[in-house]
This record gives sequence, structure tokens and C-alpha cells, in this order.
Amino acid sequence: MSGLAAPGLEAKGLVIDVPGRPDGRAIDLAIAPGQRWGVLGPNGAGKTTLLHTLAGLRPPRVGEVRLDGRALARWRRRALARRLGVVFQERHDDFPATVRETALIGRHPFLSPWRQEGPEDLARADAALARLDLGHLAERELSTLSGGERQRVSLATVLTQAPDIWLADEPTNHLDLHHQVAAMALLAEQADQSRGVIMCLHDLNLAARWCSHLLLLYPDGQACWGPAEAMLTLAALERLYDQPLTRVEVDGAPVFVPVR
Ligand SMILES: Nc1ncnc2c1ncn2[C@@H]1O[C@H](COP(=O)(O)OP(=O)(O)OP(=O)(O)O)[C@@H](O)[C@H]1O
Repeated sequence: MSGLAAPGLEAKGLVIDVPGRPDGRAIDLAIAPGQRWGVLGPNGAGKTTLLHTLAGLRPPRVGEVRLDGRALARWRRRALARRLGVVFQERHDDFPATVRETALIGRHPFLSPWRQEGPEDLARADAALARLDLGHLAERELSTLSGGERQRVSLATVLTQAPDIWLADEPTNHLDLHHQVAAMALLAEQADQSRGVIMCLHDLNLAARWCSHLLLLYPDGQACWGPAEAMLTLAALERLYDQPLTRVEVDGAPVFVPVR
């Protein structure tokens, strides 16, 4: 399913629908194959709302989202589910399922209603679980996992799906340092395979290190976006978080440290 033809997923004059908030600035951007977009903003800025709107899970207030030039509203739900993969922030659906059964949900958009998963689907799920260091937990009930293990199952489920566009809501949530880097490396690898990636992040330094493009989302509906290096200015980030910062450089990449 890789090999997405440009322009990928596009926001056209998009205003997300955050109740009680002014429209602010309409968003116009394209998540092209190979790009790694990060969405930054304080709590409540609308990052999750934006991601869900881009995934077609909630309607925009104004404007539209297009995939391959066609409005999401004109896509069949199932066709969209094959192309867009969402890593949700926290899910506690908690209907009984093992880790492997959960990863296999990634194959559901590709199965006809009467068809069970086959050996190829199982192989994809097991490969994804192995990639996320979850092979030894494949038979475990999801409800027994730690927060970080659950987060890795969410990533493994979308990896099993292998969508053209990844929409990841805080993909490093609950992850230890090693697995944070592994998750970002996985998303970078997906982009390298001509997939589009957009992720909401709270960690400025992961964003600075791993994102090719950034969208800064302000709580009043204002927004700015562009190539990461152009967005990573001290003034813009301090205003975004209402927090004084210091900028240093490590291995040629900027690192932002909060000033106490
Ligand atoms: N159904 C709703 N009714 C009223 N307000 C809502 C509703 N859903 C979301 N909101 C509000 O919309 C705003 C944006 O929420 P959203 O979850 O998109 O923010 P976020 O940037 O992802 O935040 P966080 O960093 O805390 O995850 C928040 O202020 C939230 O309280």
C-alpha cells in the first residue's frame, strides 16, 4: 500500500470545530509522501481535534480535508480505513482481546465481512508485534498490559494495517526513552517508505529531532506551519507554551530547555 502519489492528505481552508472557540486562522497544508509533520501546542489547543478531523472522524467547522484530491466526505469509510491509520491517544475499550487479536484489527479494513484473518494477516501482525518488542506478549490479554506496552500495541496495530498516512496522537505517550526513540524511528521509517506522517507531540525535542515539518497550534485558533527549521524559533515556541525557554544545540539539532 505504499507509493502514495502526491499530494497525499490535504487540509484546505480548514477550521477545526473546537466548541466556543473563534475560527482563528484556516489551515492549508499537504502531508506529502515522505514528510513527517509534528503538531505542537499546549493542552486544549486542539491537536487531537485536528488529527481526528484530518482522519475524517469529525467534521470540520469550515473547509475540507482531501485525500488524493478528493474530499474525505466523498470517500467510502472502508476505503478510507485502508489508507489512513490512526494511533489514538488512549483507548480503554477493554472488550476482552489478546495483544495479537488487537494487532489484527489493523487488517479488518482489508477483509471481506465473511472472511477470517488468514496466514498472511497473522504474519503481518506478528511481524508488527516483533517490531514493537511485543512478541512475547502476543497471547496476553490487552487489559493486563502496562501503559507503555498498550501504547506499543496501538503502534503495532497501525503497523499491521500499513496505511499510506499515519495520524499519530502522542505516539510516545507512556513510553520509556528507548521506546520513544524506537517509536520515532518507526514513524521516520514509514515516511522513508513514501508514507505521510502527522503526529501530535508534547516533547519539543522529539519534534525538533524527528519532524520535517511543524504546525504550531495556539489555543485561540491561531496557527502557523512550515518546514521544521523555520518553525523552531525561540520566540514562537515561548509564545506557544507561555514558557521561557533556552535553546542549545546538540549533534547539530536544536534542543529547547525550559527556564525555571
Ligand atoms: N465535546 C466537547 N465539548 C466541549 N469542548 C470540547 C469537546 N471536545 C473537546 N473540547 C475542547 O476542545 C479543546 C481542544 O481539545 P483537544 O483534545 O483537541 O486538545 P489537545 O490540544 O489535543 O489537548 P491535550 O494536549 O490536552 O491532549 C479543549 O479545550 C477541549 O476541552
